[in-house]
Amino acid sequence: MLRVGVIGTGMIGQDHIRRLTSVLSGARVVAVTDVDTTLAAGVGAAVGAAVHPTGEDVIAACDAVLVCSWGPSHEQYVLAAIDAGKPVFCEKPLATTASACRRIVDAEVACGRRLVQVGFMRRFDDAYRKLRNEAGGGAIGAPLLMHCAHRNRDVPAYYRTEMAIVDTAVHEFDMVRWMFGEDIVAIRVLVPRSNRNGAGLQDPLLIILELANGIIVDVETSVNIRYGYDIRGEIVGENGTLTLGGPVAVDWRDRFQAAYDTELQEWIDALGVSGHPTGPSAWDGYAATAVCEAGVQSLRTGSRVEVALAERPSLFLS
Ligand SMILES: NC(=O)c1ccc[n+]([C@@H]2O[C@H](COP(=O)([O-])OP(=O)(O)OC[C@H]3O[C@@H](n4cnc5c(N)ncnc54)[C@H](O)[C@@H]3O)[C@@H](O)[C@H]2O)c1
Ligand SMILES: O[C@H]1[C@H](O)[C@@H](O)[C@H](O)[C@@H](O)[C@H]1O
Repeated sequence: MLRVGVIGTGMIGQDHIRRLTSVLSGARVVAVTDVDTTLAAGVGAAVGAAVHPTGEDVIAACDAVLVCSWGPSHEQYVLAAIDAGKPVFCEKPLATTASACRRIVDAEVACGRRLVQVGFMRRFDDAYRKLRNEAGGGAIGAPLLMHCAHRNRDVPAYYRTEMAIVDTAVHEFDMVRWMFGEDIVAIRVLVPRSNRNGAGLQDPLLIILELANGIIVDVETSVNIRYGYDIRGEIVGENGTLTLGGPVAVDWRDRFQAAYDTELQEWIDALGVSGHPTGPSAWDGYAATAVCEAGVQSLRTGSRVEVALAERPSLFLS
């Protein structure tokens, strides 16, 4: 039985604790922490997990770690887990800057084995997996374009315009790299007329991604669209199109519930088999954050911005 520690017991931390405790097999939650100590105490007591004062204490008390705290704290905890030689599943983003992600990549390379997985759950969603199999199987000839929409009914009061890139569209940045096996080489962010539900946000955004092999992807983010949580995708190929299935949902928990289950079950199973995660890597986390940085620059300047990645270490080549 894998003894899991959870750092950050907010929305997704609680959702993952629920699935580890009542849905999945092979793991149990033994340690939790949160800077909100009252929250951590309640969540820990409900599942019989020890409540620790710091993330580092949680890492010491478990076999593998889930980092579900706010993005700016991810680097510290992921580095501490690598330092302790423990597998760590980090919710997106891996870290909030490309240079912080590079420090994580470098630490993993120095350690010599894969320990980090990033929470890009779309790779585990049945509809996305079907789309990828069909596109990769040549059903529509060579893919040329992809249209994506990422619509949230609403967002919390602390949500800022850049978060449509770094918090929301970051899922599409990872998804298209995985879908087509190509890096994103340039990004341009366009700012349409604003939705008045957005209380001052620039919403929606229209993001144009250029892939290394010439495929172009457009991503609409609308984060105050009221009618529901709607994730769309359509690949245009030489001989036809493929459309992503999936219902309009209430929110991300509802739409991706099964994908989160599969993501963490496969993580538990991979650790049981080899001790190493097989899902999205620290390199994938770095590549997505590099696109986010370029996207924020494009939002500010209105220009097309190229994405420059470092050379990929051999640890991440397979
Ligand atoms: N994969 C997905 O679809 C998905 C969905 C939601 C959230 N997320 C990611 O998960 C993370 C958490 O998001 P959330 O919606 O649960 O937010 P949240 O605010 O509900 O929960 C985060 C919790 O982390 C705690 N925290 C913050 N800094 C901490 C620190 N340094 N040490 C310990 N605890 C700390 C907060 O007190 C809070 O309880 C974010 O990185 C977010 O982007 C991913
Ligand atoms: O943190 C959430 C989460 O990542 C969701 O999957 C996404 O749809 C939201 O826009 C984002 O705010």
